[in-house]
Amino acid sequence: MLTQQELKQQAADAALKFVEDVAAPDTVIGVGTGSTADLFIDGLAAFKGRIRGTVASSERSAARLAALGLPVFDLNEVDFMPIYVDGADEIDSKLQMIKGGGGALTREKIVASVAARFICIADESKLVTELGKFPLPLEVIPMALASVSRMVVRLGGKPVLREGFVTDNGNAIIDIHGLAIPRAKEMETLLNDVPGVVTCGLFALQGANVALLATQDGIRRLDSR
Ligand SMILES: O=C[C@H](O)[C@H](O)[C@H](O)COP(=O)(O)O
Repeated sequence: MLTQQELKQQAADAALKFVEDVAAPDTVIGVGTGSTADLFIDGLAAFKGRIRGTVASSERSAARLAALGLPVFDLNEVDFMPIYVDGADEIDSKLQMIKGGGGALTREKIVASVAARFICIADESKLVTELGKFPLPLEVIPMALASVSRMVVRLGGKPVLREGFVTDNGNAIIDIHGLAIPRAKEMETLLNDVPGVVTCGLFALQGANVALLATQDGIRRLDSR
């Protein structure tokens, strides 16, 4: 029986095969954030010298990449990335996701938007039939915490401030508990339109292109249709 850590490692290793396919002196790889992304970063070290470098979705990932000697570029210096590799807190069969458990959702969404393909790596426990059991993170500008919280209550969710947490962009995180999300794209648009919300952790309008889900029997690959 493989542990969750071993499953995450298996998913990270599977994503490295995608790096192998695109590795070239001018290739820049988009890199996500979280415990699964950390394992991917560690494996990416083997590509040092074979790729131009990386763009990171958080200060935490940037520091890990730099410590391994991998060049980390500012996104403004990069206009194309063949792949962005990141984990998820939940993913459904349409490859729509909830992300932001680590608070990096905004930068993740930005970096992913520049990449040609989003490769999601996770263990199979992240696969759900309907998104919403995992509390949905919102990155919120601090002056709007009360007004955004009232809006969340009107939508039927319970807003919980992530105490003491500050995002890489200097903002706060509100986690929405108990929100049913039958239509993720509509919910993403609605929440992103609330004044003071920088972005919500739904990645539905632009979901993953490929999911590499580690199971006890090997990698289960899902492709977007
Ligand atoms: O902000 C964090 C990210 O969205 C992560 O990708 C997500 O929380 C999954 O992290 P992990 O791989 O640690 O489960």
